[in-house]
Amino acid sequence: MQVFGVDKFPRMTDYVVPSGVRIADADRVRLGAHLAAGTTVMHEGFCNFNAGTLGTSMVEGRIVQGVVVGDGSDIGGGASIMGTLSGGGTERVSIGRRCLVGAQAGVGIALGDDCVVEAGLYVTAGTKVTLEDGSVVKAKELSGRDGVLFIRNSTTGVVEARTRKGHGIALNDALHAND
Ligand SMILES: CC(C)(COP(=O)(O)OP(=O)(O)OC[C@H]1O[C@@H](n2cnc3c(N)ncnc32)[C@H](O)[C@@H]1OP(=O)(O)O)[C@@H](O)C(=O)NCCC(=O)NCCSC(=O)CCC(=O)O
Repeated sequence: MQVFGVDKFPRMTDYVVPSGVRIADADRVRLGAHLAAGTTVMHEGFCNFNAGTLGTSMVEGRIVQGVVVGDGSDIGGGASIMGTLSGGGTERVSIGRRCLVGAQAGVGIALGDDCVVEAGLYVTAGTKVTLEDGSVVKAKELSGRDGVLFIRNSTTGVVEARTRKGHGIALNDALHAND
């Protein structure tokens, strides 16, 4: 006998496989997740119940309970999205359209459309962020703002929010042809 898990939620794929979706490791998606057509969840990706994607997405990081990821966004390898179920977090996190959460990055605020979080940078709600005019705000004050690049300046260590022009990232069409 093999026991694959002892949990309150079974794997989603034991009950439903949405069309147009690729899931590399079925254990990583719990029943109650919503994966829109065009979503690919790679081995390191994860999607909890009451969470998911609204369109084409590459998911190599973790989409936690309560988080919605907009069309065209890429959750990079090992990326973390902060939840509110445990740990005391109260900030509602969502990811807009055409965003990139870099590999090993983390997000504790809502991202608007066309945002990028640099690989390895964890933007928590309270992270002090320096804007282009030199002012400093808590990251949660930028919640939902479109077209922001969050980056840790590697020469100063300061977390900066820089304005990004135009549309954000483009996903690889070949990777998302899941039908
Ligand atoms: C922050 C960005 C977006 C920046 O990239 P860009 O292409 O826009 O800019 P760039 O050309 O690299 O850099 C423009 C200029 O800024 C400088 N520059 C770049 N980053 C800097 C930093 N942190 N501090 C100070 N300067 C910096 C560059 O040297 C360059 O300088 P000059 O102008 O002087 O030349 C990137 O570094 C990044 O983090 N991308 C995330 C990619 C990612 O993680 N994808 C997920 C794939 S998932 C995956 O791969 C799986 C991995 C896994 O499973 O673990």
